[in-house]
Amino acid sequence: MNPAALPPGPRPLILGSTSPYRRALLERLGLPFDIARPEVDETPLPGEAPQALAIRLALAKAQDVAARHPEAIVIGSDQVADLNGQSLGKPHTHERAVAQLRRMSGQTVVFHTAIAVVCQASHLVLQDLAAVRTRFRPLDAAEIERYLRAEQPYDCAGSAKSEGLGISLLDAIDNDDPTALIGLPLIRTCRMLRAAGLAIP
Ligand SMILES: C[n+]1cn([C@@H]2O[C@H](COP(=O)(O)OP(=O)(O)OP(=O)(O)O)[C@@H](O)[C@H]2O)c2nc(N)[nH]c(=O)c21
Repeated sequence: MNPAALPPGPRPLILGSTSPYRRALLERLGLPFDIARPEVDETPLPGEAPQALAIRLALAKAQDVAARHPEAIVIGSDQVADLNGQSLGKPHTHERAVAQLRRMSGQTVVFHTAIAVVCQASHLVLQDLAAVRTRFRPLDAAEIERYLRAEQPYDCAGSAKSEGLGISLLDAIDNDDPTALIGLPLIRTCRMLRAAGLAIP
């Protein structure tokens, strides 16, 4: 069936993400949704700024999943930590997490979380970005080691879980969308899903 010929009504919602944290955040809205894995190369382009990288990848993730589910409303998101213009992603290993936190110690780090909402059948492409400015305390090697051993945030951009023990690494958070730092800005997500035709609440 041509997806454009679907009868009007609520379209299926898909979160195009493997992140368990994004999934848990979206579940807060109480909407039924499915999960699909985006197949996107997350390597930055030469000279690409952190914010531009997050915006590009969020859209690429949503479009990749939307190409396989043209009738659905698809959410894609990407987060990149910005340390003085340098992009920090997920460390994946203890050693890389130590290196990230050493560099972030005493610094201002801006977490850019981009979101894209795409529906091919409705010719809909919406994009937004939440920037969360954080200040990390000066951290010594023993603190970094204790924190990482306790929380193991190796799948988190910037090597910290702000809703957990990671909050103890921070001096300040400046934020207009409180869940953005965890991985999905829900105020913006609600706004975009309403624009896509979903009823929330
Ligand atoms: C700062 N921070 C970042 N993350 C996670 O770090 C990851 C950023 O990485 P990503 O934006 O590339 O997404 P990921 O590859 O995990 O999933 P994708 O959608 O399939 O591409 C996301 O999973 C965020 O949820 C965080 N997760 C938690 N729980 N708490 C945090 O404070 C936090």
